[in-house]
Amino acid sequence: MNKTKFKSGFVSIIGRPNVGKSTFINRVIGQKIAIMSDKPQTTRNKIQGVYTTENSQIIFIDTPGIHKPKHKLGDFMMKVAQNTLKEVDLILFMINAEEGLGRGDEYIMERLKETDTPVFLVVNKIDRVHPDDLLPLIDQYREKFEFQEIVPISALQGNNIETLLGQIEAYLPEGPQYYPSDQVTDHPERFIISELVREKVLHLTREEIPHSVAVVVDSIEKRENHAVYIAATIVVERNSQKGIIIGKQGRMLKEIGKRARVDIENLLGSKVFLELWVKVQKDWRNRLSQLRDFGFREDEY
Ligand SMILES: Nc1nc2c(ncn2[C@@H]2O[C@H](COP(=O)(O)OP(=O)(O)OP(=O)(O)O)[C@@H](O)[C@H]2O)c(=O)[nH]1
Repeated sequence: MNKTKFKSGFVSIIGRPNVGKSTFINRVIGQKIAIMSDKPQTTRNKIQGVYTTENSQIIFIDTPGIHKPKHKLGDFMMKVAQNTLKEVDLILFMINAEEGLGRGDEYIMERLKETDTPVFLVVNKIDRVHPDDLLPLIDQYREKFEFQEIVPISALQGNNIETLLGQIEAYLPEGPQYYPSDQVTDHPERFIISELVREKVLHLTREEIPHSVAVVVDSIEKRENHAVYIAATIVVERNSQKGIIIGKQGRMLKEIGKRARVDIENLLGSKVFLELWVKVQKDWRNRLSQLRDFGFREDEY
């Protein structure tokens, strides 16, 4: 039999905060690996999702939202995003069909002009707009940038995802299978666990806790009864935030722990005991050395 040559490559997803990048990755990979939240800027690290078929392997890189930096963490995110764009085989520029072209998108397209990497325009959340409004919207973007392909999708409902994957595959170079077929992410469990806890904090506290909250997994221990014991610390900037996270008689922290534990049990496939602590560390976002402590490492990029 004449076997087609295997294709593989790295694909970076960029877009304004909240356009649905994590939802898309999770939909494709079918497992909860990228944090999802309706608060902007929750994705801070490079998260890889690996999608393998018989003929190809796509390695997704979920870059932090590109935006004008306001503090050191913002600076750092920008640098990571821009370096990533030059190294990948393809860029998916994801937009929110409902919001339309804004200054944030224009800023990103300016950055995209600085690379030679091919770019697809992925129009997400089409379930939220009338089909008649789609073409005029797309035209606005096409006037500003030359996209290799334009693909409307709904990451949430799963529309057109297969088409997009097929088009991505067509753009990948011939290459090796970098990861085993059953591997969906190369991030250590520790990172995924901390993101799952962070997601619960953001969801449950709504507007009260800013995205600057960090979660550090202090220990993961597998004991003889096969249960996994995890201790993690939620790091906030102010005492008032600590109070909110702990809640009345510790109820909020308990709820955060309960929900995170369910997700972590699904992830690890074993019983989990999760112990959560809350710590105040003032102004941590502006201290790069501390960012490094929290696992943000510039030299990896
Ligand atoms: N209606 C609709 N909502 C969507 C779709 N895709 C994502 N969302 C919602 O949009 C919100 C943001 O989605 P995320 O996947 O967290 O967005 P993100 O781009 O990863 O956000 P950051 O991590 O902040 O950069 C969530 O509430 C999603 O449920 C879609 O296709 N349709």
